[in-house]
Amino acid sequence: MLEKRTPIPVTEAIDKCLKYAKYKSVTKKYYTDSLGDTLAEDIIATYDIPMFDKSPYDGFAIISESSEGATGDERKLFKVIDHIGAGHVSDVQLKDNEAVRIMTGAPIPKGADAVVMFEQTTPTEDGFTLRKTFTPGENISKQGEECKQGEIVIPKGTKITAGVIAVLATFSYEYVNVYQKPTVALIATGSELVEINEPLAPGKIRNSNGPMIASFCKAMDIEMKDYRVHGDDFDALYEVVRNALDAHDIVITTGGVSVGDFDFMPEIYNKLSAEVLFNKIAMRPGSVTTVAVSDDKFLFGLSGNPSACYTGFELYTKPVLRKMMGQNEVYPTVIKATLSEDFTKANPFTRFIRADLDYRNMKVAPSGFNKSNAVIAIAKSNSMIVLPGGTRGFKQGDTVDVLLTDLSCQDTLW
Ligand SMILES: Nc1nc2c(c(=O)[nH]1)N[C@H]1C(S)=C(S)[C@@H](COP(=O)(O)OP(=O)(O)OC[C@H]3O[C@@H](n4cnc5c(N)ncnc54)[C@H](O)[C@@H]3O)O[C@H]1N2
Ligand code: MOO
Ligand SMILES: [Mg+2]
Repeated sequence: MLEKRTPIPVTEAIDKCLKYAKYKSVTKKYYTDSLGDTLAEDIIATYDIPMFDKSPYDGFAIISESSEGATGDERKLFKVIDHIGAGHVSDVQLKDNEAVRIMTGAPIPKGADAVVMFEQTTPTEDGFTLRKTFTPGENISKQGEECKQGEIVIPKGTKITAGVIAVLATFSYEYVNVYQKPTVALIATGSELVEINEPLAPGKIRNSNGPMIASFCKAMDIEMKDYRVHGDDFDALYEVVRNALDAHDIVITTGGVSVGDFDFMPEIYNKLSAEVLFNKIAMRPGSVTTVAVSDDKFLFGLSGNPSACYTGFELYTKPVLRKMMGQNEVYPTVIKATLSEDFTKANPFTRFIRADLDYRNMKVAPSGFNKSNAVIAIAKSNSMIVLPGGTRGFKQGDTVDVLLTDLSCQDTLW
């Protein structure tokens, strides 16, 4: 008898996965080697920034009171008594109508409380004149105005980007605690599959899911073992999956999760005594995407159909990978955009359509032939249109949800 599967909503399926996703252990890395990792500690300001009151301009430091009443007709005269660039400290104590010639980044001399830009002055023999009143604090970057010593400036769980590296350098985090990334095993299942350089005999097709998922792992800098293609032989496939599960945190398979005579994954989960979190989701494509857990390990049974495989990876595998590597932001980003062509098909389940989002005009359209078995539309997409289940007849001009994806792997370059 055919097993009856009960579909669950997409959001419930994502949350079921995330509930089981555990952080990996923490390791220390040299800060420039941590690009793309996730912070396992809060980054704390080790001093105020700026560290001292400083000049944001090339100009003159003055006592603001000395400029009081200055106008175009009644210019105030200042005498320059010292000259400093960034990295140097003036030891003069300013008096009325005195100024220090000061460059951007240099500390404000004692007594001064304003900075006049060169452009606001007219030179004289030993100084300059100016034509407006300056207020106390004008043109001064105050100590601690960006952050104060002891403040958490970047919280734990943040992905380390070039900007975060700049902050690590600023506060001398030469070695930083990051989460270890999970390791992945990748198995493409199906007796029809041949690799890129093998002959395409009748009935055979190329394995495209394997290289696609491998590329995601590569972009994420995740240690991945590619077990390549395995035919539909239960015992052999069971052995490969079992060994892969012993050696890795996550086993990703593609194909063999539906109800076909050679779809062996359900029976393999059973024999492994893995807990199946779900095997049917109210979505298209990828409704048969199956996720199982065994101890702290995950088995992602992605569908064989390329668009379904891709959608399953984006919706379930990516958030789990993000959580396991300690990231705070794990859910996909969904925005609104305007549909630029009609989409009249019925959507019994939530439908995900590989799509081309025009960011400039916030218009979106399917990125080509969009059935579950399509491969080209994946390559041409930068997003997925999300149409709710139980609807039909979306028209050009309708506002729709759009899930942002990133096949260029900029986002996933962790
Ligand atoms: N009676 C039913 N039949 C099917 C159902 C169903 O509910 N009842 N679900 C359909 C849906 S939806 C999908 S999606 C597929 C899922 O199939 P599987 O995950 O079991 O995958 P396979 O049967 O192994 O392959 C499906 C399809 O994809 C091609 N494929 C497989 N691996 C790759 C690969 N690595 N690269 C490229 N293409 C691949 C394979 O040749 C098949 O054409 O089941 C429906 N059937
Ligand atoms: O749900 Mo399947 O993945 O559409 O073809
Ligand atoms: Mg099948």
